Amino acid sequence: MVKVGIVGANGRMGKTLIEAVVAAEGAELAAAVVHPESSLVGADAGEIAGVGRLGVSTVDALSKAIEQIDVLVDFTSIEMTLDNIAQCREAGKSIVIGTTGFDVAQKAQLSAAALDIPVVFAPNMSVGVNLCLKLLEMTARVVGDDSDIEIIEAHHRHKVDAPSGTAVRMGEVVAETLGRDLSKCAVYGRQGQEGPRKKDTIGFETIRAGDVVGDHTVLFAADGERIEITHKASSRMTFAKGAVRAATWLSGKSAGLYDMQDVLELKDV
Ligand SMILES: NC(=O)C1=CN([C@@H]2O[C@H](COP(=O)(O)OP(=O)(O)OC[C@H]3O[C@@H](n4cnc5c(N)ncnc54)[C@H](OP(=O)(O)O)[C@@H]3O)[C@@H](O)[C@H]2O)C=CC1
Ligand SMILES: O=C(O)C1=N[C@H](C(=O)O)C[C@H](O)C1
Repeated sequence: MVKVGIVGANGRMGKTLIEAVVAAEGAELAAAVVHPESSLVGADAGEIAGVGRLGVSTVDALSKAIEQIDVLVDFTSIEMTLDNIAQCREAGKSIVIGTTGFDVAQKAQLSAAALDIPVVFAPNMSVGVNLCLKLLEMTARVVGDDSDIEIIEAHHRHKVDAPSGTAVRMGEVVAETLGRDLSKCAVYGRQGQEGPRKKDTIGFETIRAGDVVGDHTVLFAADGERIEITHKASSRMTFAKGAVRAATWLSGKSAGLYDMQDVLELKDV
């Protein structure tokens, strides 16, 4: 049994992750951490997640529970994740990171920690999105240079980062396949007298509304035809199941930076 710790246990993903760990074979909830100012410090993790009493009381700091776990699952915030990965590195624990919005320097911190501990880091843990990344690679190779490429994403009103980590990863996959540098060819939103579309750009459009779990479309628009590759998540459980799968997959792995393409064995497909 892999002993899983969950940080941000009262968050949207934290609660779903508790539910997913309880349902998983080969994993058990060993610790749950909430914000130190939360009124839920000391509460039963199962009751927070609505799955009944589990006998795991939440603690207010990872340092109080880290020795009890094999792997930490972290869907929190940039600041919290960077702090948590440093603690996992120190304690020699594995970590699955779902948090999004890191800049280049912050991603370098994650890579540095992965020199010492096994890390799965992916902006989207669903099987469907990771399959779409493969479809995008193939589509970009065949029609990418003849198409205008636009990435449109929609998420719930609470999301703090934009574009979504998934949209950025989709852009990176397309750009890498076409030999372009995303930092130079990305265009984020458009307004006013922008003039005609510039060739070889990759556009990003962001929608924040209601309770949308997560929709992504990549549009390849050529003269005479359009291809749209769309993924729509209708439940956070799809991300949580992927994260728990990653947590058990990490068992016995050596230090390194892995992603969901590794976990799902999609790298060579
Ligand atoms: N990779 C993937 O498949 C997916 C990734 N995500 C990403 O996961 C992250 C979390 O999303 P979501 O669950 O919706 O967000 P929530 O805001 O619902 O949850 C975040 C949790 O982290 C806690 N937290 C954040 N910062 C701190 C801190 N400094 N100290 C202590 N606790 C902290 C929050 O505690 P409190 O609220 O008490 O402050 C909360 O419990 C986002 O980056 C999102 O983009 C989301 C879904 C899928
Ligand atoms: O914040 C969210 O909710 C989600 N975030 C991830 C992202 O930024 O790509 C993944 C998913 O779409 C939900």
